[in-house]
Amino acid sequence: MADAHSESTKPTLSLDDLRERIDQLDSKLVELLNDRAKLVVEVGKYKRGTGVPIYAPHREQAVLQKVLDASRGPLPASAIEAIWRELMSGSFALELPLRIGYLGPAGSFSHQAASKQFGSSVSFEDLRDIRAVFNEVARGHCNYGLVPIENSIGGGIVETLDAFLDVGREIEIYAEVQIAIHHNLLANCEPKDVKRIHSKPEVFAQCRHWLGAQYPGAELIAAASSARAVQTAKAEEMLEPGRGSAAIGSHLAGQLYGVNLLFETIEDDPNNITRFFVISKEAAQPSGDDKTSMMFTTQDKPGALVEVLQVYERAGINLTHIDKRPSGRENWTYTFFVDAVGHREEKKIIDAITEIKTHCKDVTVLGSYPRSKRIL
Ligand SMILES: O=C(O)C(=O)C[C@]1(C(=O)O)C=C[C@@H](O)C=C1
Repeated sequence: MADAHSESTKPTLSLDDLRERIDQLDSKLVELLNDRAKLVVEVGKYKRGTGVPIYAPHREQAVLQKVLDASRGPLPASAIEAIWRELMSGSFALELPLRIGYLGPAGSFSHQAASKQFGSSVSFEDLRDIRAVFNEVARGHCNYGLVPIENSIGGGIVETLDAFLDVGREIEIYAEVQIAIHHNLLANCEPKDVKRIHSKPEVFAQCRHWLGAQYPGAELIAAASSARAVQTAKAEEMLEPGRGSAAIGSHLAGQLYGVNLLFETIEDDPNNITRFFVISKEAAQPSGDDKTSMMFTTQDKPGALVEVLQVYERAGINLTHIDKRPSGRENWTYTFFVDAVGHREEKKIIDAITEIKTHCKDVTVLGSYPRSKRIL
């Protein structure tokens, strides 16, 4: 790919000529985009007429892969992907406006994941807790919901697993989204004046070394969410200038609440990723590279879990995630959550589930969905 920053070749056209060429291409581009949009309007009529779900993650993966394969640069793949995600977000507005629920307040990492996945042409609803995201999707108030399931450093998200235990039978996992989590120090005072830092305790733990080196004497104050912490830091500095209030949160929270970015990517491990599920009342179609999530409660006998795991082993099914929670029915009985590679319409998954049922008190398939290939 040509190096866009290479100085060795001088531009062949004047600046005015270059801009005129850009204007001409923009006119063609907007015409092409609207030609695409006219086809999307037809897809919308088809979908509304037949009840086919509006959001099609398997198709989005295929569209993204095609355009990335077709691109010869110099535009980076990340820019192509961001443009097409926003294009497909525009398609929702043409087909059927979508409402997406997430764990608020606005500026949370769930909000960031929802914005990256669904773009800016959908409406978002910030909800007070993870259970509310499940409830709003189950009662049809939100078309889709975004819930965190696992962080690469902190592990499984207990509230989400427990919500699946309670209402997992009414909800389908529809897509998987991974986002890189970067922490930032935000404040409306000078860096040297920071004395109090608000955030979630888990966030402080993820930035421990950086905080120890940069702000060993600062008071660390626990907040319910990092977005709430940014709101508090802003309010404190407004009420009492010079108090030195800061927060650790997302870029988005800083922009939304008008708090300046002092330092970015302050986490100790830059490879910090959170996996989210998009939940829905509809089932997702196979994409050719899918995962199936299920939960099961084993029988109360020695080796019950081993028997289940051996079913996957014999079938050659790869498990990418396993977690457990107390079943909520009887003390010391557990419900296990697994993500298996394959779609529930594939024969080997159907056969494995049939056999697993003979070893368990109950088995619930929580959904099959395209395996997320990119970290947003
Ligand atoms: O192909 C579809 O099903 C569409 O609705 C079109 C489209 C797109 O713009 O390409 C838009 C939204 C879907 O999630 C997937 C693709």
